[in-house]
Amino acid sequence: MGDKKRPLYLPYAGPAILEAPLINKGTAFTEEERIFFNLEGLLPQVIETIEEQASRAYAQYSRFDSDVNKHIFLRNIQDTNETLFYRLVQNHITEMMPIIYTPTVGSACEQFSKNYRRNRGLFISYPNRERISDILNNSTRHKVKVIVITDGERILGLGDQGIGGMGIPIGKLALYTSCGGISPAHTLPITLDVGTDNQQLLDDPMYMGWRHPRIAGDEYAEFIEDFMSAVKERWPEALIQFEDFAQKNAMPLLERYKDKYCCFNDDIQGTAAVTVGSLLAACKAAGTKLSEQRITFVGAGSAGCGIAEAIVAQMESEGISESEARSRVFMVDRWGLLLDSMPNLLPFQQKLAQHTGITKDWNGAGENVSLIDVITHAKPTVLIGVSGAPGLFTEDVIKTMHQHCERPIVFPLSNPTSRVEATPQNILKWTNGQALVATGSPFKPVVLGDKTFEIAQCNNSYIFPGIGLGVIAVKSKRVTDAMLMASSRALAECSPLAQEGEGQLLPSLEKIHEVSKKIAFAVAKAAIEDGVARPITDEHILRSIEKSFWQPEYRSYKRTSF
Ligand SMILES: O=C([O-])CC(=O)C(=O)O
Ligand SMILES: [Mg+2]
Repeated sequence: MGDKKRPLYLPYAGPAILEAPLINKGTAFTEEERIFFNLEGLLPQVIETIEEQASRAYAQYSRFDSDVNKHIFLRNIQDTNETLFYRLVQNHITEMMPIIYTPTVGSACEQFSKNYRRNRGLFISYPNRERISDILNNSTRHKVKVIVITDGERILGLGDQGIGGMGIPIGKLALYTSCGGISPAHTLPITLDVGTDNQQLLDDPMYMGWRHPRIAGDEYAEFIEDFMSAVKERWPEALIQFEDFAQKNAMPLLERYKDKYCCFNDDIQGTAAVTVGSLLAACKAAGTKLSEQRITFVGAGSAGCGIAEAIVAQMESEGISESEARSRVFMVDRWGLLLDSMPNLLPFQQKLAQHTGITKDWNGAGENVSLIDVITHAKPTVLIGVSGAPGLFTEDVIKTMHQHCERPIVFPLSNPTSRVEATPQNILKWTNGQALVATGSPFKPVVLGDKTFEIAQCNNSYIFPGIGLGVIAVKSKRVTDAMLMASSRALAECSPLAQEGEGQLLPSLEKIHEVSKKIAFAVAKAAIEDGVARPITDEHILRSIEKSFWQPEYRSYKRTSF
């Protein structure tokens, strides 16, 4: 706390201060500061508060019609005055989150080269692989605590976006700050430019990345290895979040690095944690347990299988055996239900495949067991979509599910909005308002007759800011499964529906600071119990969380003596 009140000593003066987004205050520089730092005449006469600046910026923002233009406008404020950017977002979090993050960030990635304005974060290109350490040293951030990296190969459900993927690390880190209180000075977005296989980008004269097909195999693995060890050397305590890697790389990279570095994969583990948290809340509200549900997934990639494994672990912790837990989970991908007789299953899919024998009474289901066969015969109570394929939850699928289950839980989680498996409006219409729906992208409330249904956003954004805050609070050396499970339970405890029996499944974004701090506390405690952080008292953890929680307020500046 005291830290924020202390002045910051700056070693330089003049216009350079107005060009440094972490330091710039624009018209909020005081008269004394303007004199000391040679800023007189560089700004209009008026001296404004951050609130006055924020209201002007909001009025300007409101004049843009399209979401992408709003995004560009906000990114420009972020690149010129970060404190103002975060104050503005804090004042309008519910309105602006879909603009700086999903779904608009998806369009921002697709149009990245077209809309490019100025530098942010680091691009590490394969042709520069000999100089990774130098590149890290070129960063404008010196005390980095959280890094989000992507190689842009699977951006949301939009596929390979090459370096356009940079929008994602920038957006995720904006949420680390606005939802999890991590100072922007401690965050660094990184894009590994290993080429692109997106022909449209390769053919686009505007494309700003390395114009080359993606490198793969050993070359790719060595490049990532060099990057990881260079980061470790430069910022040994930094948390590294893997984001939007293609399925073929996501799980192998996680397996390779999770016990070696402080890192996690947000799409696999963050999405799993928020989904388990949301399911726990839904079960508690319904007076049931997760281990009593039968769950069908559409999409058996690394994200789907990651959620499924987290569900199995939670079910076991409720007292059922592993095999009983696995028998309750049905993974469906484009070839149908995963069965253990299928050739070519990926290692992480094998453990989640059902015994082929179970379908013998599923009249005529045969080899390729379709989603509707699974719904008809396995009678799931929970349906989760992580397919990236819009429209897979058809009217037939949802209505058949509803025949066997009075209050189906349906989570179409694919992002952005254009990839959703079914809209909340349709799911609620097809179930006469009986389904409990949560989506990956934000949706407006659904009105059906005289009832209004709020739609929870089951997005990893509820989880990763709190994980980062918890990791930083106790300087955790790893992100363990127990820490992730603790984050799910802490989130479920914040559910208004679970707590009060009514209201939203997930807390509103207005409460996100409180939620992130609760998650951070649970994560920090689990880190200590797992032996990956030094033991400190609960009181000390709470103090550490408060102390590291950054607020968008200007600090006073003094000059260092020369
Ligand atoms: O970014 C989001 O909204 C959630 C996410 O990680 C993804 O869809 O890849
Ligand atoms: Mg992602």
